[in-house]
Amino acid sequence: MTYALITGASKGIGKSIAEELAAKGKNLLLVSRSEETLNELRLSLIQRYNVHVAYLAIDLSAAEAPQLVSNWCTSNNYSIDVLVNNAGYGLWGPFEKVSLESHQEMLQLNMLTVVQLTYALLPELKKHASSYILNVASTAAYQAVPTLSLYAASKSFVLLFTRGIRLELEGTGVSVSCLCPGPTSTDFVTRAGMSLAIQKKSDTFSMTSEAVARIGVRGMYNHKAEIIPGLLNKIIVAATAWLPKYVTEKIANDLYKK
Ligand SMILES: NC(=O)C1=CN([C@@H]2O[C@H](COP(=O)(O)OP(=O)(O)OC[C@H]3O[C@@H](n4cnc5c(N)ncnc54)[C@H](OP(=O)(O)O)[C@@H]3O)[C@@H](O)[C@H]2O)C=CC1
Ligand SMILES: CC(=O)[C@H](N)C(=O)O
Repeated sequence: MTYALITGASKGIGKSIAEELAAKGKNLLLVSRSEETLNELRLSLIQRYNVHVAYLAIDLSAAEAPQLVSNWCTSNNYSIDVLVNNAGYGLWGPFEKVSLESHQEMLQLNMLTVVQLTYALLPELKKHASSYILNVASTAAYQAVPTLSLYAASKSFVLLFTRGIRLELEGTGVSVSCLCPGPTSTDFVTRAGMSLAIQKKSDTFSMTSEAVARIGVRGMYNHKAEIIPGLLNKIIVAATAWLPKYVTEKIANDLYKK
């Protein structure tokens, strides 16, 4: 019996990925902070899809958390052939107006937890003929986003890290993909502290988390390097490749400024 481990599985894109995989008969290991929400989701998934589901409630922004997750998997003999590094968030506002401690906590989750969990679970993933890593970045990975400067930088890190280990792991049976959603209707904007005006703007272009998850899971199993859900998001990412950086950054600045 093999499992997919999903971080940030209690809501949003991670929950939708859990639903998508459970619907395909995949057993799941759900990881996030909210124990009650995770247990409710566990019971619902078992009842609806007749899959095995376990959860671990843990704050993944703690430096020791990835190793604790790995220890949990080992002590329960969970055989893992899918790892979804999804948990993450943004902090909206001018760089200097957010505390350094808050910046560092976000960077831990968005970047270091992805690295540490991947490092800890890679030996397990390599035991299987076919296994998958799906790292969740963002369309923000492709350009600077003023007022989300560190968030966008953290997602660029995830994108390049993912593409790098994808090539390193060629031929090992471990397929590595990067999911880069654009605006998606989740708690992201609330957690980021975005103004209502920006939330309204973001909603205009938002996709549902279900659609993002469906496209993301399909791309993962199709061994895609980068998965950009939605035609508009694909066009925006393509534009960042040929428009001058100052143009796309100005657009992003106007979109996200207070
Ligand atoms: N929504 C969007 O517009 C976009 C989102 N993304 C990315 O998608 C990913 C998922 O975000 P999204 O679903 O939108 O956001 P949500 O805020 O809706 O969900 C975030 C998930 O991560 C979990 N989480 C947050 N902090 C921690 C923590 N410290 N430890 C463990 N789990 C944590 C939350 O669970 P809990 O609170 O229970 O801990 C929740 O399950 C993120 O990496 C985000 O950057 C990328 C592009 C666009
Ligand atoms: C900048 C972001 O990642 C944001 N979540 C979005 O894409 O709307």
